[in-house]
Amino acid sequence: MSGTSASLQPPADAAKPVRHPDAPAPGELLGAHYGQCFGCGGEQPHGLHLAARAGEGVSITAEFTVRPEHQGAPGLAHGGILATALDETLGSLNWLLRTIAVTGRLETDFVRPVPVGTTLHLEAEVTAVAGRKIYSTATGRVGGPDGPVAVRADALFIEVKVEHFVNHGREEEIQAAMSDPDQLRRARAFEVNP
Ligand SMILES: CCCCCCCCCC(=O)SCCNC(=O)CCNC(=O)[C@H](O)C(C)(C)COP(=O)(O)OP(=O)(O)OC[C@H]1O[C@@H](n2cnc3c(N)ncnc32)[C@H](O)[C@@H]1OP(=O)(O)O
Repeated sequence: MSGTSASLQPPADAAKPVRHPDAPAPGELLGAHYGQCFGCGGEQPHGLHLAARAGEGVSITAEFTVRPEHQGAPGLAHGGILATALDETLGSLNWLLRTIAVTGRLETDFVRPVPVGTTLHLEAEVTAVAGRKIYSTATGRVGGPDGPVAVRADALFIEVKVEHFVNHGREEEIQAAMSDPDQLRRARAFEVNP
């Protein structure tokens, strides 16, 4: 069972998550939040190239196909790669809240091995929000969206200001991102969150 630590249990006064009125429509592909992102970016040759799609409410579906560069044991996905796929899917939920947030805690269960060539079918939802804390859960299935669960995770994301990235990121990547109009447009979409 994942998510057993006390910090992953929402407090009694936590609110239900509210889908932002400008969130992408159910079924819409979200696209990468950053081209160099190891989870979703198209400019990372060894990245996961995870493709996430908005679901109903505050939920997401995503797919990721394990490639040879993602191995841990021979012919099997590395556990850290699978955790990355879960983290990325859970992080994509914040598009639907229009909130900038980073992973504070991620508890993962590895239920069955995932061979190279397998497509992992992921689904995630936000379960509760309490102040800056966003509680969410995800599963990854093999053999199809209704196949057996191979991995699952519970997470706590913490809302941050956009300055979090500007203040902590390496200067050259921050400058490149700030001179990219498409990247700025994506960041500003979040800044209008009331
Ligand atoms: C543009 C969109 C970009 C989206 C990118 C998505 C990529 C995929 C997701 C990721 O992988 S993000 C990268 C991995 N995560 C990080 O790098 C985060 C590193 N950690 C931090 O920067 C800070 O620790 C953090 C911002 C999470 C919190 O620091 P703060 O100083 O802002 O908050 P604070 O420590 O005051 O904690 C606020 C609340 O959260 C709680 N909290 C913080 N970290 C926690 C933790 N790890 N576990 C449990 N609770 C935690 C903390 O107890 C507190 O609870 P209370 O309000 O009830 O007192």
